[in-house]
Amino acid sequence: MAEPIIRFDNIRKSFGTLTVLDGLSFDVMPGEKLALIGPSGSGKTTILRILMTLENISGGHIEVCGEQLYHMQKAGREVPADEAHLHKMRRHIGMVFQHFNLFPHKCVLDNITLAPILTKGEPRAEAEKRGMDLLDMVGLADKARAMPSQLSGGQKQRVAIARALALQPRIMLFDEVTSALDPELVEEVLAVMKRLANETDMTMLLVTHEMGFAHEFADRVLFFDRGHIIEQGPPDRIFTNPSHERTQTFLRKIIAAGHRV
Ligand SMILES: Nc1ncnc2c1ncn2[C@@H]1O[C@H](COP(=O)(O)OP(=O)(O)OP(=O)(O)O)[C@@H](O)[C@H]1O
Repeated sequence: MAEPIIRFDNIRKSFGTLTVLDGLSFDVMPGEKLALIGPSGSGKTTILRILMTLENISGGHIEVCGEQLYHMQKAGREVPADEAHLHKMRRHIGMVFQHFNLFPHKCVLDNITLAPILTKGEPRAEAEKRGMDLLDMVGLADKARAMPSQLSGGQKQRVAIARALALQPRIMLFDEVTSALDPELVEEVLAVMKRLANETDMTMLLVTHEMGFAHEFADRVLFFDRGHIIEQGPPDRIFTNPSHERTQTFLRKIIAAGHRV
């Protein structure tokens, strides 16, 4: 039996007096495609940001790729991770955000190759070759020398996905990647993510309000409310036959608002 690639063990997270996660535990297996769904404010984004070390934790342990994320061993004792350890661990994970945050003064290909060249010391030719392969994969090979301002929102988000993939992470995190896009541009971004999900063995965690997409994309859906996993299971069961009353209410509201699940 394979070991989990991500393990949340009794994670607590507070912002001042607000406790967002209060003893959260769950595992993710290598290659799994997980959708995190739930009402606004239930802690989904916080979970991804904690994994990306953009937020610290208030308690508990997280294991990523067999190593502690926020702790390390020193002289046989467990101590908080230092910056060098966090830096090493971050390489396992890529993240795509709601806002693409491309470098406006760099062309598309330079946006993709900058991190591999600067943070991993990759030769430019190698980084550019993989950058072009990634642009091909997201359907933007003809935009390599375009500037971000010349792209649509959907194209920018596809570049952001290629940029995150350029560091060859084992885990990809997607946080509401289509919610800042005009509706007609959503599908092209979802198609790229679907392709990644189908054609790679990468572990992927998706936070989304697009239930129809979560249904198609995920192997397992986790329904959160107020920082707790209320229920989890295969998308067919969660979306068509949820067992918990809070999940039922949540999905009823989504359907009543005219969205598909
Ligand atoms: N930096 C912060 N400082 C203070 N409170 C925060 C911070 N980040 C998040 N929170 C609070 O933590 C709670 C959980 O937020 P989070 O963004 O993780 O929820 P979410 O489930 O992703 O919501 P949404 O679906 O609206 O994105 C919310 O009450 C939010 O206001």
